Amino acid sequence: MTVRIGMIGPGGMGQAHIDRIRSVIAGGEVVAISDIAEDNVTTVASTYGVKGYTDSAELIADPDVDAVMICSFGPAHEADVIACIEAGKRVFCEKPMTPDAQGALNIMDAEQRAGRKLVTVGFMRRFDESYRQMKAILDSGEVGETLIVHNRHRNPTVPERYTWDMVINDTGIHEIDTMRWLTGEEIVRVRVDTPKKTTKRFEHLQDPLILIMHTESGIWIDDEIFVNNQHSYDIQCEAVAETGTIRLSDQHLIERTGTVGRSNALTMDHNERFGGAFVREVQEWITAVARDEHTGSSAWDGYAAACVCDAGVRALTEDGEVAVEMIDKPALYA
Ligand SMILES: NC(=O)C1=CN([C@@H]2O[C@H](COP(=O)(O)OP(=O)(O)OC[C@H]3O[C@@H](n4cnc5c(N)ncnc54)[C@H](O)[C@@H]3O)[C@@H](O)[C@H]2O)C=CC1
Ligand SMILES: O=C1[C@@H](O)[C@H](O)[C@@H](O)[C@H](O)[C@H]1O
Repeated sequence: MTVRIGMIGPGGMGQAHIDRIRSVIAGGEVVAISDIAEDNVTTVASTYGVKGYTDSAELIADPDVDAVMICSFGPAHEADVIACIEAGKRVFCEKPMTPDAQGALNIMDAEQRAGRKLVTVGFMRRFDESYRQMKAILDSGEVGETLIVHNRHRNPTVPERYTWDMVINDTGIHEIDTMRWLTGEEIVRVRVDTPKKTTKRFEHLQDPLILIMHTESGIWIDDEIFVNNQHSYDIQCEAVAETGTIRLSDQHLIERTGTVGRSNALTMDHNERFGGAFVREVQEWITAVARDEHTGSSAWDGYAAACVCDAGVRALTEDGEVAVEMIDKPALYA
């Protein structure tokens, strides 16, 4: 069976997913797109030869659409995810599922009414080979308990429409989810430290910032988030355990040595750095949809990350630590 996919919000991320589905992923076909930007509907629909809608409700209701991918802005996700659940269609939603916890609670309520998990959240780092190797060693117990994890999340630049809270709920959310997955623990309290700001970009951003997180058992996690570093997409992670330290290696494939020294290319964006992970996550989702099964991060994972984001956004405007508030896990997600 070929899964017929409707894509909502085919901008940068959405079109990269369409290209993957058309070139290297098996079992799926994008048959329709919708976007609030009419010019984008015209361009993307004609580029890929698919149906185009300006209203996502029409795309979700289209009988030729078996499942939906949502790649619009974070704040627009909630309404469309709930509409997919109510239509009984499986939905892959790019991160953040919702930028705040209330929106995520509304999605979980809709899923519980439907009585089954239909939502997969695009936390793609869980599919990255280097993070997976790191997790396998930590899980094996051979280096003892994890004590500290250091993260660095650096982007060359972000656009002006990137709002002040997105440093936490659009960028830092990657480490928030990855740390929950890597440690197998919830994050219970956070703090934000604010270094000197870069002059190279927008006044409305606290850039860089350091998000400090504590897990249930006391693992201490730091995350330097610097979204206008002017040079590269630079993702680093180092876990310090009782008898060993594991670090993602640099992400270049080769090093070149010559008369000017030793050098390597830098990755410049998420598609370059996490291309393999994106392919694995979307392939796994399409394969599961064809079997009418759920796979990947659930709405609970989207909710748990949003709760940490809410605390992080508060910590950005207040001094001191903020406790993460979460409901007990509903039975559907046990
Ligand atoms: N996993 C990752 O590393 C990445 C994930 N993302 C996520 O993907 C999503 C999209 O990001 P980008 O592609 O970078 O943004 P973008 O701005 O390139 O594309 C977003 C598209 O959604 C459309 N849109 C906005 N609101 C809409 C609505 N209510 N209904 C239909 N269309 C709507 C816009 O017109 C635009 O075409 C975001 O949730 C973002 O956080 C983005 C980049 C990397
Ligand atoms: O998800 C992503 C973007 O939405 C976000 O804005 C960037 O900061 C991240 O590096 C990228 O991976």
